Formats: sequence, structure tokens, C-alpha cells
Amino acid sequence: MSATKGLEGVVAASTSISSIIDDTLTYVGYDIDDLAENASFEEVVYLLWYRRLPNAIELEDLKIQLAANASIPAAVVDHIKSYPIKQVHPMAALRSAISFLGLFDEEADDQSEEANFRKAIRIQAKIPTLVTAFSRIRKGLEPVAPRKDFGFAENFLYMLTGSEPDSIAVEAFNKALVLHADHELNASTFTARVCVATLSDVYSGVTAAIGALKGPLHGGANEQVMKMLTEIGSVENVESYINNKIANKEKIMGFGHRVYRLGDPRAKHLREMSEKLTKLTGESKLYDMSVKIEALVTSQKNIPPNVDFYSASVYHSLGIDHDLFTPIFAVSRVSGWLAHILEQYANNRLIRPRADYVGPNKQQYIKLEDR
Ligand SMILES: CC(=O)SCCNC(=O)CCNC(=O)[C@H](O)C(C)(C)COP(=O)(O)OP(=O)(O)OC[C@H]1O[C@@H](n2cnc3c(N)ncnc32)[C@H](O)[C@@H]1OP(=O)(O)O
Ligand SMILES: O=C([O-])CC(=O)C(=O)O
Repeated sequence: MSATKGLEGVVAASTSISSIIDDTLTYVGYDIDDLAENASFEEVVYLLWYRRLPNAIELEDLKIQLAANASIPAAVVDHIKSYPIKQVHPMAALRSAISFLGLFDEEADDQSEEANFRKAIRIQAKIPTLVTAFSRIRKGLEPVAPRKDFGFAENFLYMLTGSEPDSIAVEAFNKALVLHADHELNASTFTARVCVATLSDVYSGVTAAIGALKGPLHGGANEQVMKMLTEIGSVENVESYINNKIANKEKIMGFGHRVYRLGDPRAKHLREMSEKLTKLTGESKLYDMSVKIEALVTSQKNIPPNVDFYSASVYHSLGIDHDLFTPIFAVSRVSGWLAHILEQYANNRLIRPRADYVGPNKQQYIKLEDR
């Protein structure tokens, strides 16, 4: 038995949710380019969960359900207030808060399909409220209650700032949510599936997935990209900074992908958004720096940017705190995690691969006093 490092190329599940074939990403067979241009995030959630686009009544119903379930128990707000707020990363806070939230769900351990769909709605609806509540509490502000008349993207931005967002921000944020919603068997989705394949509950699956998304080789990369842009500081500094990284064989965050070889199809949408939004906020320097970094990394390493690279300057332009970039990824990706969790339950088998043992053999136990 020999191991495939990082399970590269291993097909570990069948799915009808999303696919990456020849560098093209589809959700249920719809090209991501089509969805990014045309779909609302709520339509995408419906598509991922029910494998078809909703009609107007079904979409309205989903929106009503999301709005109706967006509030979180007061005990969860108090729990967040008890965190060591100055030192805690928002992804760690979200991981804890979602787990704590599960304690209040009376159906947490009801494994029926109907109960699992109801939990999916509740989790999808409440995740934005958790992230924005944390963000406000650490600034010494009270959380803002979700509005029933706002769509998902609008509500998130509203709860974050307490003011009604403009239509450009809502449109951009909606597109970012659509682009991040699902991605075949990425690390966090695989984590969720492994967890629930033991027939553990939905909250455990989502909590585990948040833990996997947090890492800088996965969802955590978007925050690291912004850190890099901040460190570089100017277009003039880009060349020496990047050349130095390449010379030292250091990874450049926001570049590379396990599956895409020619490039991540989501990156061009975020690049366009970054150009537009950074111009509007008078910070086109960030876009110019990003374009220069992309030119250097692709020409010297032939490694194209992934979804995380331009999303950093997009979220920055929307006025979002840099350490909230990955929680925002979770706010969108939870739709995919939940779709995969439901798909796993529907056709379950324990996920339990083998390991190639490379340790010592035939050792003899030596008593403690003799060691
Ligand atoms: C939403 C997402 O999760 S998208 C990915 C977000 N993560 C990042 O942006 C972090 C930076 N990127 C990376 O670390 C990697 O490209 C990953 C983790 C995304 C994919 O990793 P893998 O498929 O395991 O590729 P691996 O790390 O083995 O890289 C293959 C080669 O390309 C190089 N490489 C890959 N990515 C980068 C990068 N970002 N910068 C510089 N070199 C890179 C590696 O150094 C390696 O070179 P070598 O063969 O000379 O040693
Ligand atoms: O698929 C992956 O490995 C990572 C990724 O791009 C995503 O999760 O969106």
C-alpha cells in the first residue's frame, strides 16, 4: 500500500452538486460564469440543495424562510460577549458560536431528512447574524437585528454596519457569495462529509468544516492576501517583494490550486469587481498592485490566481475588516457544505481510508523504570 500525498487525484465521492471538468466550474451543470452574471445567492442556495433553479414562488418562500430564521438566541449573543474578544480570530469565534448555537436546536439530533433540511435553513440563515454580531461586539457595539425585508447579501452588509448598503455594494457582495458557494470536494467540504458519514449531526459537520476552511492553504488565504497587499504598500514595491518571495521559495497567497491548472474561472469575476470597486473608493492602487503581482507570478512561476486573490481587494473596498474575509467565505460556503452533508446522508457509507504505515516494527515494550 502506498499513499497518494494529499489525496491528489483521488476520487473520494460521487456528487450531483458541483463539478470541475477541464478547468470549468459548474453548479448542477450551470456554468459559474452564467450564475455569477445572473443569479442571486438565494437562487444558488436553492439550486445546490434541490438541484434545480427555483420558480418565483419557491424563491420567495426560501427568502421568507431565511429572513424568518435569521435571529439568534440571546444566550448565543451573551456567549459571544464572553469570548476573549481582543485576541480571538473571527473564524475561531464562528467555529465556537456555531457549535454553541447547535445546543439550542431542538432538532439537532433528529436525523430525518425533513429535520435536516430545516436545520440547513436555520444554519444558513443564522451564520451571517453570528459573524456580524461578533464583529460589532468586539467594537463595543450592540448587534444589529436582521431585517425581514432585505435579501441575504443586503442583510449581511446591513447587520455589519447598521446602515442600509448601497446597490453597488449589494450587487458586488451577492456576486462574491455566488462565486464562493460550492466547489466540489475541497478540503472543508470533504471534512464536513467525513464528519457526517459517521452519522454525526449537521452542526458537527458544519463546525468541522469551519475548522478546515480557517487554514491559510484554504479559505484563510484571502485574509493573507490582504496582509501581503498591506505589507507591499505600493505598486513600486511589488517587484522586489514578489521576486524575494520567489527566490526564497515562499508561497504567494492567493495563487495556485490543486485542481485548476490553467486558472480558476472565478478569479476573472473578482478581478473585474476589484477594478470597479477600488476605483470607486479611490484605492485603485490595490487593484494595480494586484495586477502587477499576477503578472509577475504567472510569468515567473506559471501559477495563476485563485478565488482568494482578488476577493481580498473586493472585500476591502466594501469596507470589511480584513479578518472577516474568511468568515464571509464561510457565510457563502455553508450553502455548499449543507448540500454535501444532505447528499452524504442520502447515500451514506462511513468514510474510512487506509494509511501506509512507515513507522518502526517489532518493538519490545521496555518498563518505565528501565527507560
Ligand atoms: C479557496 C481555496 O482554498 S483556493 C487555495 C487558497 N490557498 C492559497 O492561495 C495558498 C497558496 N497556494 C498553495 O499553497 C497551493 O497552491 C495550494 C494549497 C492551493 C494547492 O497545493 P498543492 O496542490 O498541494 O500544490 P503544491 O503546494 O504541492 O505546489 C506545487 C508546486 O507549485 C508551487 N506553488 C503552488 N502554489 C504556490 C504559490 N501560491 N506560490 C508559490 N509557489 C506555489 C509549490 O511550491 C510547488 O512547487 P515545487 O513543485 O517546486 O515544490
Ligand atoms: O477546491 C479547492 O481545493 C479549494 C477551492 O478553490 C475552494 O474551496 O473554493
